[in-house]
Amino acid sequence: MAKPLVQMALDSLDFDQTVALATTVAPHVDILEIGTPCIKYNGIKLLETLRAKFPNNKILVDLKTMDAGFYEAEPFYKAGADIVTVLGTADIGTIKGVIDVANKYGKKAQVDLINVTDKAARTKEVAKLGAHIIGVHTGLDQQAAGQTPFADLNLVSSLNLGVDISVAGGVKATTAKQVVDAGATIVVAGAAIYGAADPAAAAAEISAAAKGTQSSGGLFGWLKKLFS
Ligand SMILES: O=C([C@H](O)CO)[C@H](O)[C@H](O)COP(=O)(O)O
Repeated sequence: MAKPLVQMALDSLDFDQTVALATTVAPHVDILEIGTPCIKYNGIKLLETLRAKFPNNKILVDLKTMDAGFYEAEPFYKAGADIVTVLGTADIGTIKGVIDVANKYGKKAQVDLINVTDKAARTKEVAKLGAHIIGVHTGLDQQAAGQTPFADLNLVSSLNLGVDISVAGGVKATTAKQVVDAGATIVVAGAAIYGAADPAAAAAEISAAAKGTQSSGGLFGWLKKLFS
């Protein structure tokens, strides 16, 4: 089985801070995600900048599209996005639009299950439509209310639909392996990386945990072990 991919969610609003954080973290992750607040605030120029600076990382633009799927997503695929997200609560025509435009550019569409009531039914429906990735997602506001993505992950994973499953919602080094064991093929971490004292070390630690590779964690890991 292929190793899972690790994705870092860039959720700052500040353009330069986002580029600086991406520079620090890019060597340790597979996918750079431009988070929803970040892309809304900074626009497509940020995608163009990251695309030019990070040719070896995939880039996900978290548009969370709710209408006009093809029309809204197309410029982002054109500008180099590898994955664009569409809301699972959107009209099926909107979801199909993003899948169609992803296919037009040889890229991927991710359907985000945030706030979808019948997650099993919608997952089956969009998988049949050709969705490339299902996003199991406990949003920041839901996390603040104490929710986690694990039950939803088990549900989606148990459907065995053969599509990639991305998991986001407070994932950290201590839970990265748990989400992979439960069926995630893409592990997303935002706050656990950008909120760490050493984001590069935190990203490396999460990657090692998700992929099951050995990592001393460098100086950060050594200090952590010493004081734990
Ligand atoms: O998608 C996200 C959120 O809805 C804001 O757009 C976050 O990027 C995602 O939840 C990952 O961040 P963490 O939950 O902090 O790991």
